[in-house]
Amino acid sequence: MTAPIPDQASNSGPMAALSLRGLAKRFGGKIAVDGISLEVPAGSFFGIVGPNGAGKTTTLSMATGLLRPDFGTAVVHGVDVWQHPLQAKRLMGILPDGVRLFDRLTGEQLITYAGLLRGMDRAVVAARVGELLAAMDLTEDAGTLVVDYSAGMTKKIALASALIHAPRLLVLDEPFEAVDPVSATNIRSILDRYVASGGTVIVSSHVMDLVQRMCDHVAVVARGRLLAAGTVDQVRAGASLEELFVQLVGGHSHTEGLEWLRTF
Ligand SMILES: Nc1ncnc2c1ncn2[C@@H]1O[C@H](COP(=O)(O)OP(=O)(O)OP(=O)(O)O)[C@@H](O)[C@H]1O
Repeated sequence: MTAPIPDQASNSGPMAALSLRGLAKRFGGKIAVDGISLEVPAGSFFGIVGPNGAGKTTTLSMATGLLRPDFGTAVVHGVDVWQHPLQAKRLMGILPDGVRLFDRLTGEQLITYAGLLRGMDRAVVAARVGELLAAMDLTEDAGTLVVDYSAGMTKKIALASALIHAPRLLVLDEPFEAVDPVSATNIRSILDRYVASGGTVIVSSHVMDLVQRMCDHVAVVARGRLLAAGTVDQVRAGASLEELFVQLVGGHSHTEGLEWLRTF
């Protein structure tokens, strides 16, 4: 059953899973996000790339209801995130950057908690928890406290917690960071199947090659602004995404100096 949509955004495309309009955020004197507008088509695998400090996490936090924007709107499948946060959050699964989890729970308890928090039926939660633990290759560690997990295991358990309620939109900040290649391949195939069945994935990443192979759409962000967005092929226009990225963002070389580093 689909929840009634309380607020159809008049200016977002009918197929937009996420529509950002003029999002802006300042921290003291620092403008972190400087008016970002972006359409993420439903059913797309959308990469957001940009250098360190570009404003990716700040943008995604505002888009998912974690950080209130100074200006602008974020609309998820027609629901305004800041006017109707509960309805909007029901549609989303979020893997935030620097996840702070209830790490005194075991992995199994944490995913279960995420499902129950979403108001899901206990039996459905139990069935999905087992499947998610297996998919993330964490069955053997199901009873270990999350505080004792490695960085990659923590990332995977957080991702499982974001998937349990089968959201329409997944927003994943650096989902592959610290994750081993076998687990990354598993996660990728889960996400590919999810997109093939109509879900939308937004990932932020620094790994251009991964984004080029995995995503069908991409946005390049730098200094709080959107520099390019579209299908990966449109944006890279025959070059590699990495070349295009360096060209757009500016490939500064600061390797002069540091002579002392060769004096050991
Ligand atoms: N809570 C905060 N207080 C002050 N400044 C902040 C805060 N959060 C982010 N910033 C600043 O805003 C800018 C954008 O940060 P953000 O974390 O959004 O970048 P990012 O693109 O996600 O970077 P990275 O790829 O390194 O994770 C940076 O200059 C950062 O220092």
